[in-house]
Amino acid sequence: MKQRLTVLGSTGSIGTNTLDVVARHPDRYEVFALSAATQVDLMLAQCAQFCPRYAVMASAPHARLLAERLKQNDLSTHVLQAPDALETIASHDQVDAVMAAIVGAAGLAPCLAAARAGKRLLLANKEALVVGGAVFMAAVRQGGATLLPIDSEHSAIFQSLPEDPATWARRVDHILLTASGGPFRTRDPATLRSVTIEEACAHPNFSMGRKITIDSATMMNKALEVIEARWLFDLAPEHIKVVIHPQQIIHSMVQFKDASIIAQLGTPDMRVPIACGLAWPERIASGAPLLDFTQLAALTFEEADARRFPGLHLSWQALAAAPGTTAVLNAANEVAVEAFLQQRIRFDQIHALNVATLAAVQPSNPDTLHALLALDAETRAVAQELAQRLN
Ligand SMILES: NC(=O)C1=CN([C@@H]2O[C@H](COP(=O)(O)OP(=O)(O)OC[C@H]3O[C@@H](n4cnc5c(N)ncnc54)[C@H](OP(=O)(O)O)[C@@H]3O)[C@@H](O)[C@H]2O)C=CC1
Ligand SMILES: CC(=O)[C@@H](O)[C@H](O)COP(=O)(O)O
Ligand SMILES: [Mn+2]
Repeated sequence: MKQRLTVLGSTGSIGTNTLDVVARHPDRYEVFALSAATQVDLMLAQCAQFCPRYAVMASAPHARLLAERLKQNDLSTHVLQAPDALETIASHDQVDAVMAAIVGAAGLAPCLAAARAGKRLLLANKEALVVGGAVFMAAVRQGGATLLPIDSEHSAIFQSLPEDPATWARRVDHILLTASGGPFRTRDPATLRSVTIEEACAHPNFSMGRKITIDSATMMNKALEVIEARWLFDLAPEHIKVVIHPQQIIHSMVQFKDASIIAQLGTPDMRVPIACGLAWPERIASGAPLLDFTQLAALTFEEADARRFPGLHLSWQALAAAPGTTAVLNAANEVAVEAFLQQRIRFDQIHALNVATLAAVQPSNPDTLHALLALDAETRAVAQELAQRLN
């Protein structure tokens, strides 16, 4: 029987890569629902190609426009509106698997809905786990969901770990997340205050959405990934390490107690972890080019420079602080990245704003979705105000 799929964030970088893989396997997958925020034309094209039962848009004007365009094109997809409809399509009885590819904390509620409904949950939306933490993992357990990582580093760790999680604690010493170092790996840190949006958006290996691309440039992406790994693999923070590997051929590694290391390699192409998550434990064609070892000049590694990337260590600090601190860090960073993209703060002020917001908001153990969203909203308000004062 075909797997019926909901793709949350279908018009984004992960969403379009997911549909690229799905289109290669019409015998295995059927699209049940898609969701997007603003890109009506692309959503219309996706509805024409995949004929989903539902398409969810984030706002009423975008939903109205899509409904009109679908009607003009004689397409029968029903249009619904977020936020409630996101939870509906993530937890619907007729859905088997949910690709969570919305960017930011906006994806948390539908992730929890999918988890509670026991779906196969393909998680690209790392912010949802960074915000949700223990609440998210409890929902996965209680709902009996299957949580599969899509983030390339976490997919690599997942593929490198022993099959039985009960054996991880006694066999694994630590994991090593690889990092590209972004576009500023070799730039003089003293010049980071004058970085332009264009420079920050020039990721060396991946074409991704703007938010994660800026996070890669500050290495906040790796900070979020440390927190994501803590929850996905139930690891103590001190057992999660980061190493810069500019070529991004090794996608991450597991260091075992006997000094043996298992790594996952491949061309840097998100269709690989997406295909892995979609088909696991089977393997299906992803469309990614094969790695040609004879064409690789070198695989190099270096330590992350704390002066250039001060944000990286906020992950371990937030994990050691009061529960909810990672949600504060995430909200602060979402506000800071948006403020940089709107040219309201400088690139080097992203870190300054994150630190100032962490100091200003004291979380009190948010243990429900409602409490997490309230903390997220409170932090955003504080961060917005602090951002104004930076200039
Ligand atoms: N891109 C990549 O290669 C990787 C991404 N990830 C993670 O995957 C997630 C998605 O990243 P990426 O695909 O790059 O992001 P994009 O910005 O490319 O896509 C985001 C998607 O979410 C939709 N969206 C944006 N805001 C909202 C909102 N408030 N409510 C509902 N939908 C919304 C967008 O709609 P629209 O475009 O119509 O406005 C789009 O479909 C992120 O969490 C990222 O960290 C992880 C590893 C790699
Ligand atoms: C493809 C992926 O998973 C991204 O998270 C990407 O790896 C960004 O890498 P860096 O943050 O290391 O630049
Ligand atoms: Mn990643």
